[in-house]
Amino acid sequence: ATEQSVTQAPLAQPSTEAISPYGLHQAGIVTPRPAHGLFASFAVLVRDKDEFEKLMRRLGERIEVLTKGGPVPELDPKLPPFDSGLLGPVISPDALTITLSLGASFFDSRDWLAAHKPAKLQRMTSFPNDALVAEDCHGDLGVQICANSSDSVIHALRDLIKNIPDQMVLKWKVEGSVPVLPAAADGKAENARNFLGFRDGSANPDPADHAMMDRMLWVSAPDEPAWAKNGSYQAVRVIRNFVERWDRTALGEQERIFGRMKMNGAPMDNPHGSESDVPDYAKDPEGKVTRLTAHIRLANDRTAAHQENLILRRPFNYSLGVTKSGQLDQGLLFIAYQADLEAGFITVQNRLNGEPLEEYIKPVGGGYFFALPGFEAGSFPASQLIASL
Ligand SMILES: C=CC1=C(C)c2cc3[nH]c(cc4nc(cc5[nH]c(cc1n2)c(C)c5CCC(=O)O)C(CCC(=O)O)=C4C)c(C)c3C=C
Ligand SMILES: [Fe+2]
Repeated sequence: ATEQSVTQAPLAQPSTEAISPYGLHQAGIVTPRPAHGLFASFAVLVRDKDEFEKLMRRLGERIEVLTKGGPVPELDPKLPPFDSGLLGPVISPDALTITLSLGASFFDSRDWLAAHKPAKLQRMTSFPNDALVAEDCHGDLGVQICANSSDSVIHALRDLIKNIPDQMVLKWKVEGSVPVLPAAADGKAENARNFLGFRDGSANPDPADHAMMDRMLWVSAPDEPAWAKNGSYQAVRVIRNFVERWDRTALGEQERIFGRMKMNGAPMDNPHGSESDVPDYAKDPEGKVTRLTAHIRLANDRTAAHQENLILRRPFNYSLGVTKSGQLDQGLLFIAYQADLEAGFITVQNRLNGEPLEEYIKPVGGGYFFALPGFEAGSFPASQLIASL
């Protein structure tokens, strides 16, 4: 056999798939979740309406350039290069999306903005099982970046930091990934697994159901400022998983904790079914098959009342280093979108407080943000808010 040289090794080609950043809603919320995702939180320097507009125009411009892709401009070698070069001379779009959101602090610390804050936007407070690390929480501006490769995600983050250094200061960030699985034999997409080994996303509301999205995802309530229409509340939680402890827990107990079978993701009342099956809790009022404290039953008991609390989850698995006590530092970068933060994430999390899963998870960071409405070509993000000032 002839020896293969390194140059002959197959190269991963960044994909040419481009997702338009324009529209009624921002990309990166209902657009399919690609393999890589990052959430970065920034403090911003914005002292008046003009500075706010300047920041948003610059962000919009970079989002347009990065999501479209194309050749990188060449500059005089005596100057720092225009681009980091991470993706080579030509940027491939790679299904990149960049989703901008504003935190409560952005409004609260500026008296000219305070009256324009979305009605339900608030600073995240600690839940009973939380051990929030102050440096990894909150922020003025949230930037969710998703793409097919981690190189494209990091390239986009580095581009924003390089091009807008005077108005944005990075506070914290978490990077994650999820395997993207091919559709199964029956054509149904299978959901990827989280770091506890369970399929995650099975019961997510269907983004193709526009009536459902208008009800549970996009802001349009009469008590919300007019500019916020078509935006969405974003709950971000960095949730550590105690994976060593989990891996020593009996399979049956793991399944009872979630209320689903580990291998196929099916609800426990139909163990040989599929992850898309709907559990019938009415037949099991005492929780003999699916515990009353099972994660999925607490989160959504499938009664009409709980349909008021639906959220759209878009999580990524994250893996950092090793903790001081020698454990893997892994977990879930949980990101959820909803039309009403209180009816959505906060209500569901309050129902989950005290659940048996808590023995294996520890929320350590995150924050609440408001994902801006979409923008069109020729306009820029937050233009609706800026016009109303
Ligand atoms: C407050 C909201 C939620 C947090 C925080 C949360 C954390 C969390 N979840 C898993 C794993 C799974 N969650 C699953 C379902 C599920 N989770 C929530 C909400 C939160 N989860 C909801 C609303 C649902 C859907 C319930 C339903 O409608 O039936 C599942 C089952 C598969 C699925 O539907 O996705 C798993 C598995 C982890 C590991 C975790 C924190 C680390
Ligand atoms: Fe969950």
